[in-house]
Amino acid sequence: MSQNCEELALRLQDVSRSFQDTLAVSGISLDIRRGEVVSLVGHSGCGKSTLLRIVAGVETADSGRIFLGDRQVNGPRTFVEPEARNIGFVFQDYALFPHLTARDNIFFGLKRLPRQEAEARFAEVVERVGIQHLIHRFPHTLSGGEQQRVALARALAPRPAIVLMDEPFSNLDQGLRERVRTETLALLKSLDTTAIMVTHDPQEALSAGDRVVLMRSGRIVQEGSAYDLHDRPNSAYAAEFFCAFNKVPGVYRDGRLTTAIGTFSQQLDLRPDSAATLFIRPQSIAVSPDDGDLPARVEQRIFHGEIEQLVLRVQGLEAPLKVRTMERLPDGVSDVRISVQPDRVLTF
Ligand SMILES: Nc1ncnc2c1ncn2[C@@H]1O[C@H](COP(=O)(O)OP(=O)(O)OP(=O)(O)O)[C@@H](O)[C@H]1O
Repeated sequence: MSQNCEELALRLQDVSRSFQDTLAVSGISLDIRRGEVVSLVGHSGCGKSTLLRIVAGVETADSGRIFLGDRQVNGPRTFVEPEARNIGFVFQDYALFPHLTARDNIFFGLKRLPRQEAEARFAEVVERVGIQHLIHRFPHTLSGGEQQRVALARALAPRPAIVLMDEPFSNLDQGLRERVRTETLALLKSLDTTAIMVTHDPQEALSAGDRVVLMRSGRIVQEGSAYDLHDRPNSAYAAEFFCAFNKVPGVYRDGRLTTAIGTFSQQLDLRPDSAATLFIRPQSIAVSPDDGDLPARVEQRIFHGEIEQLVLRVQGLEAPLKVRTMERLPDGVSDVRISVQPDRVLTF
């Protein structure tokens, strides 16, 4: 492999896997650098778990090659068993052995090491994950967040080349989930661990990791930083995965898209008079009782505290516009004015 590959923890080359008629993973190529944390995101059934299982070696690929560091673990006539891949796994249900204490769960992955070294690794990981007080407890006596930390400690203790996490926070309730996620990511970063985290939650994917990989029907739709995927989606699918856009139909000609709510400068590779759709984020529409480009009628208001969600009717538009605003509108107001920020719209 080339020099540049020395920096790679994982390389997938054209990996595919079918189940009967379902192409679960289709020609996936992906490089992950050492120390990088990647969120693999997509709707249910898009192939995330299958890809993770192929990397772990508990599922086989039909074709393609996989390298862990510079070692090929999957390819024509090559298959390295899961135990020999040096991979850590954190499952959605944590998969702790119920008859073993937290301590013995963590020691399970250290069995092959000499006693003294195993003890030292155990002490180190327990301290880093902050679970000294839990080590003699059995899994059923631990809260979800505590079980998650024990599972993470078990996965990290053997110092794996890469940690694979399949929906690791989805069993935790909202508040706890955010805290455990932030702590886990900080820990992975401080240990310079390479990790892939699978999630179906768009917000979680954006807030976790160095890179986001969006999958659909077994393929990668787009990969890049969270800002790339959210702010510069490469397709309507990617845009809508991360934001509930308002979609306004329009007609394109000479660098301008004309819609019922105005004309917007857009450079599109389309023939004159082609139909195109303007994508507007709910937070990119300014609302005011008396100041703005267009009149709108308030159909619904849902107050969320910091922001208010509005549903507005605008003449000429079939679908109402959804707006998220921090503006405090007077009680009972039914007629407002709106302005769309032209530099914040997307077109597909
Ligand atoms: N062992 C199997 N036998 C048959 N079909 C399978 C098998 N495993 C996965 N599939 C199919 O492959 C596709 C991808 O499944 P996969 O579990 O990888 O998706 P996913 O993105 O992880 O979904 P989820 O978020 O629901 O876990 C789905 O259509 C699924 O039904």
